[in-house]
Amino acid sequence: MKLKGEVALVTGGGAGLGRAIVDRFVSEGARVAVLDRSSDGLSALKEAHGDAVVAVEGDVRFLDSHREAAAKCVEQFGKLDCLIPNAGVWDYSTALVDTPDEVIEEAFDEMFSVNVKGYLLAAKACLPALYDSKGSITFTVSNAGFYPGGGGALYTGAKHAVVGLVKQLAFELGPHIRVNGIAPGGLGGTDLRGLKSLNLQDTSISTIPLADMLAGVLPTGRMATATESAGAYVFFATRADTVPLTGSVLNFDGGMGVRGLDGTNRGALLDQHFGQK
Ligand SMILES: NC(=O)c1ccc[n+]([C@@H]2O[C@H](COP(=O)([O-])OP(=O)(O)OC[C@H]3O[C@@H](n4cnc5c(N)ncnc54)[C@H](O)[C@@H]3O)[C@@H](O)[C@H]2O)c1
Repeated sequence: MKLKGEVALVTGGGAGLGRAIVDRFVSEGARVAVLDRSSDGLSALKEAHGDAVVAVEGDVRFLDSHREAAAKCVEQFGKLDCLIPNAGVWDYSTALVDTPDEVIEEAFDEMFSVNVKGYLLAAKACLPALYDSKGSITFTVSNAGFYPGGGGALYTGAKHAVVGLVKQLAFELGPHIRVNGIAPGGLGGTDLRGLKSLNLQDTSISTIPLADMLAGVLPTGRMATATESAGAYVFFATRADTVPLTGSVLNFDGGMGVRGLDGTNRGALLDQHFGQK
């Protein structure tokens, strides 16, 4: 058990990657508070984990939701060691030219209020508890925090802004609080939704053949699942092994940044040389 006695707070822990992080943290001995807007997602969590989880229903766009989550976490578990701002929405790679004039201002505000403001407010509300515990923050970024094409301009812009938050807050909060990010690539087993302002709120990423799209271009040969991506968060939450770790973002995306010009999996050459034994 790598996180015995540790306490985390995860936003968006009711589904997808956030849920996988909660499941893994609990199995590693942590207790976890979760802020999510989905009452169904929170009920499922309570059913699975009982008293190891505190569920807070709220919207990450509002400071009061984060204050309530931080307060309930400390009230129930006595402290907060690790904050994981993670709740997010996608723009389904909507191109700028396809974004209607009538909704672009609202779409920008919606994207940045969930994916950026929701992260900043989480950090703000948790500062006192994280200061007390000498804790850490691990933001969920995305391949879109580094490369184009993982979203449209709204999502890519927002995820690049999160990389800025990691750097600025690591600078501002040290030596008391360590601040880092993890940038997953496309993930299996999530339900990422679109912007309401683009009428994509009921569209789920699970309807897109992401695994097929990524299999031919990733050096790892396949997309990872949310469950397979949770271990990086465990490592970032450990204390003994992360003493020098702050201000960094881990590319945890199957090698998207080293896939080359034609996207071909060059490891096939190894099969030719060494595969027939
Ligand atoms: N799914 C992917 O392929 C992928 C890839 C890279 C990065 N990410 C990032 O991972 C994070 C989690 O995404 P996911 O795919 O697990 O999505 P998901 O939709 O499966 O889970 C997100 C959770 O956040 C909650 N949520 C959304 N908006 C909220 C709000 N305003 N207030 C409170 N809760 C809210 C939802 O109810 C849901 O439970 C996001 O930041 C996303 O950008 C996802």
